[in-house]
Amino acid sequence: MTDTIFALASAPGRAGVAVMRASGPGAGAALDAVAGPPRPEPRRAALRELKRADGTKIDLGLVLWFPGPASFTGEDCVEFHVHGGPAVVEALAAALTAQDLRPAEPGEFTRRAFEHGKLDLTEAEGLADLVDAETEGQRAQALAQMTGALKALYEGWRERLIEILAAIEGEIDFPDEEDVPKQLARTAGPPLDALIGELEAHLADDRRGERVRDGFAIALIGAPNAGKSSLLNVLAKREAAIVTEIPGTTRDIVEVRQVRAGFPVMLADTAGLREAADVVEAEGVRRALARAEEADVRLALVDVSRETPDADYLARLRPGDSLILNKTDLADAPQIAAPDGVSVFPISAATGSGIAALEAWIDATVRDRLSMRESPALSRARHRQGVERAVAALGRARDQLTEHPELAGAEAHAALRALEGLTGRIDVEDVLDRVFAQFCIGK
Ligand SMILES: Nc1nc2c(ncn2[C@@H]2O[C@H](COP(=O)(O)OP(=O)(O)OP(=O)(O)O)[C@@H](O)[C@H]2O)c(=O)[nH]1
Ligand SMILES: [K+]
Ligand SMILES: [Mg+2]
Repeated sequence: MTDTIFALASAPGRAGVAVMRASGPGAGAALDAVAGPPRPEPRRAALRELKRADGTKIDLGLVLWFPGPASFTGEDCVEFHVHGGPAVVEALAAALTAQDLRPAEPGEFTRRAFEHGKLDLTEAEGLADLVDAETEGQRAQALAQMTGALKALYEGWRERLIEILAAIEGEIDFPDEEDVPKQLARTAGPPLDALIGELEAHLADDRRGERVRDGFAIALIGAPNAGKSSLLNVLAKREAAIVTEIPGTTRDIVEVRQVRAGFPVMLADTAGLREAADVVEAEGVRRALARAEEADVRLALVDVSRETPDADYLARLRPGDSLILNKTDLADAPQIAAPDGVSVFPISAATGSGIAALEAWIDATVRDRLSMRESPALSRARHRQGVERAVAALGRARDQLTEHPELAGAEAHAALRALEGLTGRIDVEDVLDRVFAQFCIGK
């Protein structure tokens, strides 16, 4: 028989109210034992004295009864809303343990909901992301995913693939007079091409959804003393990095996490780029270049009182990056023909001149790159891998379609399995373990 589990659903510590939740076949009996009969109407709050088995009082609180299957987990569920002090919560937990309930594992409530078909795997992930959401953009993306946006997309693909498979297998099993290759090229070819196109478009989204979850990466790069750390501090509005007049001050990467335009952003200050004087600096330069390479946007700084950016330097920049002409309080900014798509900002990190325009550009860039589109974004590496596997198999199916329809059928089946793994339709135990282990306890 399934265990009955309980956990604190609200955050631990002192609070006005704490919510303890229980789920499983023994939830109703535990409610009766702690709150006394009669059991309240389903889904209606009732004020009760909560007591231990020996009759001593724990607290006065609200109780709710959610009989399965119309509950979050699909099982019988109970909620106790008690005064939010640690001693109350502990006494209630002890009383539930005495009723043979056990503490829940992280994500166990949601896992039970998944196992009872209340939500698919992408919706469960959306729920975890919603609980973790710290910015407006994360909240909106998580809510869309929790309410089935990705599920609808993946399920729609799955249904179309099943039709394609039926066409292929029908042709293999019951070839009619007309020759099989011609028939298949007509029936399965175009929908297969269309499906491949949509999966590819979903993958080619510039990792938008993953960035909304994990943060948009901006790297500050430039020669020693260009003013990278000074600019980082201005953007961070605090002394996050050490600033001195000695070239080569910054060696490690200094990261600052911020919210911009409702999205998480990771600003990285890096070591000045030059022929390194020692192994420590050399490692700093190596890290700076690696970070610049993997960042979503690079801000390249130049000290206009000392240098004019050369072609070699500008060649590091990609469309969408920016070139920042710093220390305009000391010298006039030179006229520069920036590469295509690279914005130029004359600033002074010392006086603050030009900073507002630069910040407006950063915010607009983040908003442009991460805002929600009509079609939902894949939000995790797990989704990317699944869609990549599916699209690769579909490509092979397309290649074999007319010459070897049996092989095409096998590849289409492999693609189907990949899509079904995304929504958790076919359960892969270790995938489920990994997904639900990321949840907090009580969810
Ligand atoms: N006048 C003036 N000085 C600046 C400006 N920005 C930075 N500085 C000065 O330039 C020197 C170097 O600044 P940093 O911010 O440490 O430069 P950095 O690029 O981080 O240098 P490294 O970490 O050594 O690569 C410091 O003395 C700053 O005070 C500016 O806009 N105007
Ligand atoms: K410096
Ligand atoms: Mg520095």
